[in-house]
Amino acid sequence: MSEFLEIRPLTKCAFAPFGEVIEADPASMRLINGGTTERFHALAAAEATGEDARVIINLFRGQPRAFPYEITMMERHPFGSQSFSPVSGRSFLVIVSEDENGRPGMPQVFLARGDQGVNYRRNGWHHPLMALGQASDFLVVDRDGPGNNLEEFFFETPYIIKEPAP
Ligand SMILES: NC(=O)N[C@@H](O)C(=O)O
Ligand code: NI
Repeated sequence: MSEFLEIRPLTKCAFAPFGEVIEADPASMRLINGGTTERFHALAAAEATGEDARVIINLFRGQPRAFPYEITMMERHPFGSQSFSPVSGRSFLVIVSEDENGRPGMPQVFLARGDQGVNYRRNGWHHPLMALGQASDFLVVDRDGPGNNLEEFFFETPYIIKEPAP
């Protein structure tokens, strides 16, 4: 029997076990450029490990997911972090799990606002990009280089998410 998962608002505190929230946090703000620019400094750090690894910047155009949605799998990237920052200004879903002896635990679902991004720390279980409503672009910073940087796990029984409230 599939289990329905609740959707919680994305906050720095709730997401802390999984990585960082990329948002205009006043605590990180420095005025630069003669006071004309607010720099929200070092919100997250990209990680790329392994010989000849490099951090790359990508654009992902995600198609919207249909609901109710079955979470059948999770993935992780053993050699690097991966961040998603919306450039279309739309909300999206962030789905992560704690690691339980090499497999993902029960997924936790967060609704990110259109002005929030996330940085999944290296080797953290997450679901592939979950755009909402219409095709949405995301700036993605992650790792390129030799080796297989993708590990997938498929659940015996999928979890289900209902349509997020607008
Ligand atoms: N495969 C890929 O580049 N994207 C996934 O890692 C994802 O998290 O969306
Ligand atoms: Ni990924």
